[in-house]
Amino acid sequence: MCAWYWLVIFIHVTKYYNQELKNSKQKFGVSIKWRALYILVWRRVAREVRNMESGKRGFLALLPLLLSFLFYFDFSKKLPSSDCSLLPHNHYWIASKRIVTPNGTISGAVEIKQGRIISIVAEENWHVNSRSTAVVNYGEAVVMPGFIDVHAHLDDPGRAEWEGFPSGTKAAAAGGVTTLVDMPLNSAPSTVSEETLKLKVDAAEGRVYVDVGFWGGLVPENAENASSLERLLNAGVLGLKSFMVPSGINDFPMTTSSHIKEALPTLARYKRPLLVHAEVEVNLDGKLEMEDGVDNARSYSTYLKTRPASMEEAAINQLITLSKDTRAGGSAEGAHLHIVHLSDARTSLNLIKEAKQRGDSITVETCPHYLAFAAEDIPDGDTRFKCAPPIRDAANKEKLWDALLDGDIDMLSSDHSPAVPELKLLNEGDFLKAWGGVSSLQFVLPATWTYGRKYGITFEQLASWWSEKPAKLAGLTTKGAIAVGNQADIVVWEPDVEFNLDNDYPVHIKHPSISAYMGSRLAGKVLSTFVRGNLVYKEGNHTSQACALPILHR
Ligand SMILES: NC(=O)N[C@H]1NC(=O)NC1=O
Ligand SMILES: [Zn+2]
Ligand SMILES: [Zn+2]
Repeated sequence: MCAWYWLVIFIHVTKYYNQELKNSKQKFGVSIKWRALYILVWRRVAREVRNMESGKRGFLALLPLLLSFLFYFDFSKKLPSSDCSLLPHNHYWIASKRIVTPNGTISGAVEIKQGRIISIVAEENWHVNSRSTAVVNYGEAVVMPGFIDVHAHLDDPGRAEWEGFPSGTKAAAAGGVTTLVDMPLNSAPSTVSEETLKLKVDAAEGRVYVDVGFWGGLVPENAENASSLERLLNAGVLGLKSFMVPSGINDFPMTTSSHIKEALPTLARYKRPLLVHAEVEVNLDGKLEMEDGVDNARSYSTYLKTRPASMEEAAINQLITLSKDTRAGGSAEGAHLHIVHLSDARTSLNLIKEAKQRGDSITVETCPHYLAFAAEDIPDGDTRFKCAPPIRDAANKEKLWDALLDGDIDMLSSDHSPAVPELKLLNEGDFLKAWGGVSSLQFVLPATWTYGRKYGITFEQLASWWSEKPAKLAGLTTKGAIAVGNQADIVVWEPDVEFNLDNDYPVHIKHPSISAYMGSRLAGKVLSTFVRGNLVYKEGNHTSQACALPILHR
């Protein structure tokens, strides 16, 4: 009799333990409590039964078995409300008339259990017993895979006054971004070694509202030292990032194309990508002489002249010489080059297209600010728009849209690169001295939608540019699509709802005053954001605990 009880307890507790281990650590904490309670109760029952007359024992022996089955199948459905999710269920359905899946947009429901998507059902085949399983019905709102932003500078640790893991990931959640990949520079120290990656992971632990992966920095020191690069890759960075011009950060020196060439075989062995800030110094032939003296530094066109398209073109020319080796059978097969934040839609883009046609393993991203703004519209002194490479003319912007719609630009990213407002020199408005970087993390979904609507962009395209392709680049095999087996990273949003980004709007990035989007009217309001099944953001509110996770390459 006693053995019966212990066997049942053992099987179910082990099963529960395994399920919970796969889940977030907070739920694991809950399960420890439940496991302890479970064991105590059944020990007590076992003792009582042993003291009973034998006639009653038979029936009572079945009782724990029955209840254990309930535990096994049903108990996990309704966990008590936890601080990790604004929804007190870990088995539920999300229903909507517009669910964006890799097989098109359907009306139906997505079943989520223990943080994973376990089924996707079209409306006509959906027969759920809503008394036993919770249903969250979003009506006409769009249910899409959560955005994956492969290019964000969270500056934590070391410059958390610029941004930080809590503020940056709250902004991400409020904007429908469910995974960020953090850039290796602007935090202090830069993420260029196993040790500095550990500082990042420690700083992120327990402080992130969306999942965060990390790019490591490729700098001359580790480019010339294969074993230190290997240690950084072994420590779990999702890939590397390097600059071909000075980065503006002292402990993140630039790499030349020979550094990159040297690192590619190591990246090939590890099958991880190298992301490159593709601008190189070119001879500006006196173009920089100011016609009207220093006052001109308040004009965006002055800044634009300091970073002409030829800087991007020259860098990309060097890169596509190296990307030849990434082809099938090449010496760096398995490595991949990814050009970040492309601004030049003319020659640079053609060079990338040609390299792709030849079979090189190369991709390119651009950012919403290059698709939303044009250089000639930027007001004098408005350094919120300063970034590198710069925002170019309106005709270039049209070409960027064409390239995105044609698939020549693979994906989008924010390049959220904030600083403290003092460094933006908003009062002086000096474009040459101000910090270069656009703050946009919370607004990338509405910005892409607002400026893309007139080009007829579809929800499927949004999902490809912001989820599917970024997931592939970062090697996130269980993210990036609403598909069975994937983690339940989901954004729910209303495409037709417009809002003013004014001082009353709840902005979560650390310094709203430096964001180029403040003051604009945008369409596309995020209602809910789910990260691995946890409802981390709902209509202006975040969970009380930051239960998302740092992601390391496995
Ligand atoms: N250091 C840094 O974040 N630089 C970024 N800012 C920007 O505008 N372009 C960049 O590469
Ligand atoms: Zn850059
Ligand atoms: Zn950047």
